[in-house]
Amino acid sequence: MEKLQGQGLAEALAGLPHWHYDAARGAIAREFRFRDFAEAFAFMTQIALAAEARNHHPEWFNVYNRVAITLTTHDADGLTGRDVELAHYADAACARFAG
Ligand SMILES: C[C@H](O)[C@H](O)[C@H]1CNC2=NC(N)=NC(=O)C2=N1
Repeated sequence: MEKLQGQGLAEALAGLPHWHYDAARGAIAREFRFRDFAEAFAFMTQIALAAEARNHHPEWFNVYNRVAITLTTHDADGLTGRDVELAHYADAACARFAG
């Protein structure tokens, strides 16, 4: 899959306002906060299943109710549509907990 660059990259990032772009890595990152650990882990379980189904996996960190996710495509050494799609999936999954 091709790396996102130029206008395509700008449009992808515009659709992900909660995510921060790391130009050095060609990665996007977002921190999610939940009511408690159980909700955070339930969210992680959903993301894990989505990642496995896509064969596209996050770099992530969890402490209690916080989950920090970084997405980049290692095979492309940068950001691709796979990262963008999984980021949108994570945003939607988080919104389901917001209630
Ligand atoms: C061998 C396996 O298909 C590859 O390593 C897949 C797995 N998951 C992946 N996840 C991410 N984020 N980037 C990849 O390039 C990638 N490649």
